[in-house]
Amino acid sequence: MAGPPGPKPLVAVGQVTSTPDKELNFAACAALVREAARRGACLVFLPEGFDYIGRDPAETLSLAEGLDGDLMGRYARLARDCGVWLSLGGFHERGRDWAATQRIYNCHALLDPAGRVVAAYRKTHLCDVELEGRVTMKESGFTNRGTEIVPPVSTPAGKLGLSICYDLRFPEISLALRRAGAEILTYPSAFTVTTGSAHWEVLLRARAIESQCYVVAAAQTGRNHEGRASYGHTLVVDPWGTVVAQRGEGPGLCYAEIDLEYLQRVRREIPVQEHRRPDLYGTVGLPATP
Ligand SMILES: O=C(O)CNC(=O)[C@H](CS)NC(=O)CCC(=O)C(=O)O
Repeated sequence: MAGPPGPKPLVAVGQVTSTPDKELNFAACAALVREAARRGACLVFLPEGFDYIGRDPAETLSLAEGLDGDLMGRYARLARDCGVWLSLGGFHERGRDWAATQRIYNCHALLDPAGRVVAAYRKTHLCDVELEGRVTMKESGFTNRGTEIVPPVSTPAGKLGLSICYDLRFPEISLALRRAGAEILTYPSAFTVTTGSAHWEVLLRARAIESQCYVVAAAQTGRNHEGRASYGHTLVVDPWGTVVAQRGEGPGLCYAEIDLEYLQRVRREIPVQEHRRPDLYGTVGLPATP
C-alpha cells in the first residue's frame, strides 16, 4: 500500500430550521457554509428544504425556482467563494415540465467548488403518509416523482451517492448506489418528530451497516412554521455503524473525517457484497402477488 496516511478529508453537516422566508434561510445556511469552510471542511451538506419550508402546497409551489434560478446562482457563488463542495438536498425545483404539470421536483443538487451543478437527483420515493391524528404528508400532491437513480459522484471525501429523506426507508436504493460504487450515502432530511424519534437513527445505522458506506444525514430541526416541527438529530455514521458525529436539536454544524481505508477494511472483513444471492432476490422490489 501507499506510504504514511495523509490528512483525512473533513465533511461538515448543517442542521437548520427553514421557514417560508427564503432570504432568512439563505442567510442562515450561508453562515453555516462559511463557518464549515473556515474549519477546513471540503464538502458541506445541507438538509431537505434548506431553501424553505412552505406552509401549504400552494405556498411551496409559488416559492419554487429552477436550477438555473437566482437561489442556485447564489449557492454557486457561495461554493466558489468558500472553495467547497455543496450537497443541497431537497431543493424545491421547477423542472422543464413545470408549465405542463404545475408540480415541482424534490431535487438534490451537488455543486463543486467552481459552482457547477455536477449532479441532480430527483427524489424517487415520495412521502405519502398518514398517521391518524398525528401526521399527514402528501408529497405527491405537489411533487413529480424522479425517474432515475444518479450514479455516485467522485468528491474529495469519496464517491457520493445521492438520496433524499423518505428514500432512507428503501434499502434497495442504498444497495443500488453501493453497487454503483458509492462510499458515502447521503440523506438530507426533514423528518417528522413522531417518525424520527422511532425510526431515524436505526434506519440510518442500518443503511450504513448493510451498504458498508458512510452515511451522512443533514436534518431540519425545530419549528418550521405554525403547523410543522422537524426532528433534528443530524447524524454521520461510519461503515461499521458507529455514530461518529451528531447534533441534537437547534441549528448548527457537526463534522466528521471520512476514512476510506477504514471503509475498505470493513468491506474486507465482512465481504457482504460478495456473499449476496442475486439469484434469489429477483422480484424483491415488486409488489407481492396474491
Ligand atoms: O415538503 C417540503 O417542503 C420538504 N419535503 C418534506 O418535508 C418531505 C416530504 S413531505 N418530508 C419527508 O419526506 C418526511 C419523511 C419522514 O418523516 C419519514 O419518512 O418518516
